[in-house]
Amino acid sequence: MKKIFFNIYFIVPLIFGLYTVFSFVVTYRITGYFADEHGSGKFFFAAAGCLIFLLSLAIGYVLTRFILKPSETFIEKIKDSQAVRTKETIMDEPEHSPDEMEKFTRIFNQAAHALTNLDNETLFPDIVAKSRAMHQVLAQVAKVARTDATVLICGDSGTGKELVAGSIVEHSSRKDNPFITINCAAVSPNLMESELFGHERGSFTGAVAQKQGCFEQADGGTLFLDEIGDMPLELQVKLLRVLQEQSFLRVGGDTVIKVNVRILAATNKNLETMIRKGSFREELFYRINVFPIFLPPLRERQEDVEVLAIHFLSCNAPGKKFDPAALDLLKGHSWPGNVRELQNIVERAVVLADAESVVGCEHLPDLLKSTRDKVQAFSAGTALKVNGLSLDETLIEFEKTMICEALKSTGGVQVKAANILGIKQRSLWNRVKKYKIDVNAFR
Ligand SMILES: Nc1ncnc2c1ncn2[C@@H]1O[C@H](COP(=O)(O)OP(=O)(O)OP(=O)(O)O)[C@@H](O)[C@H]1O
Repeated sequence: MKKIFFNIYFIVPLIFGLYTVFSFVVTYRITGYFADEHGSGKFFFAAAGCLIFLLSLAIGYVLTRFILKPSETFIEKIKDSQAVRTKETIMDEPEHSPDEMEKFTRIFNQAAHALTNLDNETLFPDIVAKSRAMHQVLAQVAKVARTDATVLICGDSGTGKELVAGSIVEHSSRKDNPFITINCAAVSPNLMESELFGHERGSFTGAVAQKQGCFEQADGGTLFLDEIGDMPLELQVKLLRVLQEQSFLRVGGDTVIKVNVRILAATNKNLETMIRKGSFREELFYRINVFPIFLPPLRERQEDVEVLAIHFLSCNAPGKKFDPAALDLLKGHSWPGNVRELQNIVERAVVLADAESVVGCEHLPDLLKSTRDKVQAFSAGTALKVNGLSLDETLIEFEKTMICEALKSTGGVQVKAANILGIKQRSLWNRVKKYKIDVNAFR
């Protein structure tokens, strides 16, 4: 930058001077006609010209400095404050090694991450999260909550879909209006239509009085269609029409009812696969998939395990602590039942720890320990030799242990055990039968 100014200070007076010389020569030629024959007049003009030339250089320099100095000072100041980094200043600076740059980027990212975490903790006090993946989810939640957009929340069972739906409502303009939830998997298909749209008295056997459906109850507020993947096909068509028109008829009714309802939906199914198989309507999918949010399974966000475990422990038994070894055990598990499984295990541990102030490994299910032992055995390269079993036999043993532990932790309740294991109830039932596991033994 200094070089640029130096050049200007030099060039401008020079041009100024040359211009004066040029004027002098012209004047000399003109005035030459008036000089006497000895040329004394010429000499006088030449001497005056040199003087004028020197004077012009000086004046040019002073004027240029006078005009440009404030700009130079201003630019120098900015340069010093590092607010502007010109190409030249970058080159003047000592070069940063790639290590330093990497360190700087890492610290900057960590600071940004910490600030986002703080924001999210304030905005979503009920949602415990440390992983980047979950904080990205929360950023999406914060954005979409303020709108009236339809949201489709996808993720495995127990990942927190219902919790997220509640948070969306909490941060929406409809938070003081009704928030109605219907679990499409829990309502029998023949009752589903009446549950959603209501019915008139006498419209079917058992309809002893007129009844409002979820849509009417949620008018002005939000309707959460949980497990939408379990909605019967014929109702999907009706639902699509209602979502498009925001109006419907009660079962057995002939009056069109208009409502203003925001829709949130959730599923643990892959709706795109269901569309391909013909069990989910493509048009309905596009109608509800306006703003999709995907909740990653807990095994893909292991950083969350510890904070969640501590959170559930402090909710259930304030003042109790985890033994570090117990926390390690929790962190080493793959959590097929996601956050719900972790919550159940911590609740169970609290009961077992009773009056003890520390929750230790002995209060955690054997399932976690066997997972750890198996993983250790595998990493030591000894798994295939364990008890002389082959890989297939080891996997079967492992599967049996997991099922038994899940049944043990749920007191033999298969629906809950299937949830913990992250498999369908029917699938658990088939495996229980295949391995001849006595479910009653866990009751
Ligand atoms: N990030 C979290 N912080 C605190 N609690 C959580 C979190 N995620 C899930 N939970 C808790 O885990 C349990 C299961 O969550 P939720 O019911 O929202 O899961 P889901 O995905 O809707 O499950 P499903 O598909 O089986 O209905 C709830 O008790 C919920 O409060």
